[in-house]
Amino acid sequence: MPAQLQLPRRQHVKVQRTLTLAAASGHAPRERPQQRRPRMLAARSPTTTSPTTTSDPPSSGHNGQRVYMAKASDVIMGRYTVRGGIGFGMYGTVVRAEDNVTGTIVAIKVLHRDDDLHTDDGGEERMYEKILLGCNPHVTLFAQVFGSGNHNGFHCIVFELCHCTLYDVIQGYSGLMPLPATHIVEIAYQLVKGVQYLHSLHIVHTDIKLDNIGLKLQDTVKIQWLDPATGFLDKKVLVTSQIRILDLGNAVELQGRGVAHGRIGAFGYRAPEVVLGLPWSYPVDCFGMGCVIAELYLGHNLFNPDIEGDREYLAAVERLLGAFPADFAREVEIRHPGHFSFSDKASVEFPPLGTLLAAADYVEAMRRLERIQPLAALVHNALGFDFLCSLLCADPVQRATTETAAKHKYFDSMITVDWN
Ligand SMILES: Nc1ncnc2c1ncn2[C@@H]1O[C@H](COP(=O)(O)OP(=O)(O)OP(=O)(O)O)[C@@H](O)[C@H]1O
Repeated sequence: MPAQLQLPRRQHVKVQRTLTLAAASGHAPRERPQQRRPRMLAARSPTTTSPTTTSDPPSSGHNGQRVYMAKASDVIMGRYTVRGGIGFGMYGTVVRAEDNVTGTIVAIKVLHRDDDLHTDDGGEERMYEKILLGCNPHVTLFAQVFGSGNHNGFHCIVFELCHCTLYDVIQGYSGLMPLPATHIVEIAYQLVKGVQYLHSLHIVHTDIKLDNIGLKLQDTVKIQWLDPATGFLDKKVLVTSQIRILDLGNAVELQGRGVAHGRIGAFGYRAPEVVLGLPWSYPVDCFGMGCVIAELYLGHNLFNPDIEGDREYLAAVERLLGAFPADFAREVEIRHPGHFSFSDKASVEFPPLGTLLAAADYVEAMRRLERIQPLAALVHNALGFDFLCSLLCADPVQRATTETAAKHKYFDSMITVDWN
């Protein structure tokens, strides 16, 4: 009997996505319950081609048949031989497989067979088709879709393989941290240009996070890196910082007034307007990009994953990024009173009025908040800091758009070479 594959697991990232679309169409995320998402195990080796075995597959549990149980040497869609596990998400199991026709190694996302999650199989491929039809060179910033089909009743999408994601890099995979500043700028630029292209097609990704940004190649070179404390050290750096934006499964096409309502995004990347229950639009992706790029500088989550609840998250945003713009806070108060108090500036009401400060939950929460350093104290790169502040602006109207972000002076440091 074929061995079940060990898939990397993620823990503790809260995913909460429910969506009711006002003026949105296209492939809308399905309602799904709030739950903590499993986080990836210790760094995996993307070069491993022989599957490992485990007695505890990630897809087991109460609904074994609804989730694809990855098996060594399983042949998917009669063509792709499974060679290893890659990831496990809310919507699918991702495996590494060999194309028996071309010999290429690909990533296959096998969607969970869950009526509550998947009312629209094929949506991710349709989004990718739209991107292709846009006939823009930035299409290469998205993982290519080679095809799709059915395997034992599971809908499968065959993707170009990325060797790891930015999440793996931050977790210490291959000892690539700290990333050289030039690579962070290059990654940031590609991300902004990719999302700018999506927005030009009226598509909002809605789930920009480290896990959804792949690195095309994992090839590294060794350089001598100057550590001011200890002198020159051997350090591995990527040969190329080419990225691929992954997971268009939650992308939303906006129409009409260009706004949507509802819960989208992963905890720690979710824009304040979503948390506040306001209508949202393209700027949610810009906030997500700000979080991702900040994390590349910091080498860890921008927001403590232990933060509980929306109000604490808003208080964390305030502590990290500064006071919410007063006009924005006043508008929020008109629609949803009780979030902010006003003295010389707007402040998030945390704990909410009437709560006992001594309540154990709040004591813990206040401790967590006190430990948060302002972003200004964390990112020591003046242009980078200014760029991040423009993306992480709490007010979506004031937040940098992809157009303005792409023109920021932060990117002037990229060397443009005239190859002619
Ligand atoms: N083309 C790819 N190459 C390499 N790894 C990939 C690829 N596509 C996805 N992955 C990995 O598999 C994980 C799960 O994939 P994906 O995010 O598409 O699934 P999901 O079920 O939609 O997840 P989520 O819960 O984030 O919505 C990703 O976070 C990434 O680590």
